[in-house]
Amino acid sequence: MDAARSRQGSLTKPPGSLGVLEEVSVRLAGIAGACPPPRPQRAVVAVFAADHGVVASGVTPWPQEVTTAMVENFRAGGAAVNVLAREAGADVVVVDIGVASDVKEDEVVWARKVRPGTADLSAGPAMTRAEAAAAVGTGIRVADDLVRRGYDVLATGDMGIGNTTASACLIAHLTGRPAAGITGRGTGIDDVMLAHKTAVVAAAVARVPAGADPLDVLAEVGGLEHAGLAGLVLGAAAHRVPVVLDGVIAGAAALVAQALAPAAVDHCFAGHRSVEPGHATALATLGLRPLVDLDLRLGEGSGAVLALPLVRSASAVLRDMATFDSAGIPT
Ligand SMILES: O=C(O)c1ccc[n+]([C@@H]2O[C@H](COP(=O)([O-])O)[C@@H](O)[C@H]2O)c1
Ligand SMILES: Cc1cc2nc[nH]c2cc1C
Repeated sequence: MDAARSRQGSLTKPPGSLGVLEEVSVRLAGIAGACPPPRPQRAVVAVFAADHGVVASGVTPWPQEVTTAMVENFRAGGAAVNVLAREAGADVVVVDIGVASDVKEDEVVWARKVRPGTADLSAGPAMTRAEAAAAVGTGIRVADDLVRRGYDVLATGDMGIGNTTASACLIAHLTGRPAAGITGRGTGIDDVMLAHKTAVVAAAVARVPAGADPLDVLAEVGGLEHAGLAGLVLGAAAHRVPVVLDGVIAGAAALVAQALAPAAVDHCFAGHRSVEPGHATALATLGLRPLVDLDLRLGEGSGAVLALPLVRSASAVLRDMATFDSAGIPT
């Protein structure tokens, strides 16, 4: 990172004039342990899909079946993340880590179900500690598989009706903030449903002792996609491969990864800032600055994929710009 900072200072531009792109390039050098770092060229967005028992308690206007239907939309290439990934030159892989229905496996959709959806976190633990640990392990192995296939930058994605409720629980617990400032409208809910959702989050978080082990927090109030995404971050970090995080679900998962292994977050970039209020709080605790801020609240990995060209550009600047010396420009 020192070498990258020093190289940035020698490039043909006023020092610091490329702003956050310079910071991104320095962090890429740190992740790779090399200056200049390898280009983050072969990108994939890993969309972790799972269902949530808490949907039964009335926290989202959408039926659970939409999770499965969207997995089929991802497979067919018709979802927003497919379109945006094509624009960014990224592949899409969908990981069924906990969809409630049976999902067919092919080269796009990977069958990695830990259990068919969580239990209702408003009534008791969402899953067992063993299931949470298994889902984190699944995410680590997905990162291993993707890196082995030659991907050198991973973007996170998610699909799961109800998952903004579990995200709010994880963020409220892991940042110590009250549910009211963290819980948001998810896919779009009215004030009455938001008040109920906030009460569900507050009551669930209150069951979990402060300072609880991160796997116990995941088991009590998390989702299978959160566990898988936390594992993806850990696995990518172990391979020194950068991860571009999507919105509030990824932010919640990254907090779990941070609680398990703080240095893992050094390998992450915040692709964007979601409208969901807990996301800004999560990013502050992660110490990550979002690269784009476009009022997105879709998930799927849309905001992460949109940020990929910025991460690649930061890398290209550090590698390819002329220096004052090489260009013969007086300083
Ligand atoms: O990524 C985000 O910040 C985000 C914000 C709001 C909604 N979502 C997506 O919407 C779904 C969850 O919304 P909800 O209202 O059912 O909890 C899930 O599939 C997420 O991918 C995602
Ligand atoms: C249609 C739809 C698409 C989504 N993509 C991510 N979350 C979603 C939620 C809904 C409802």
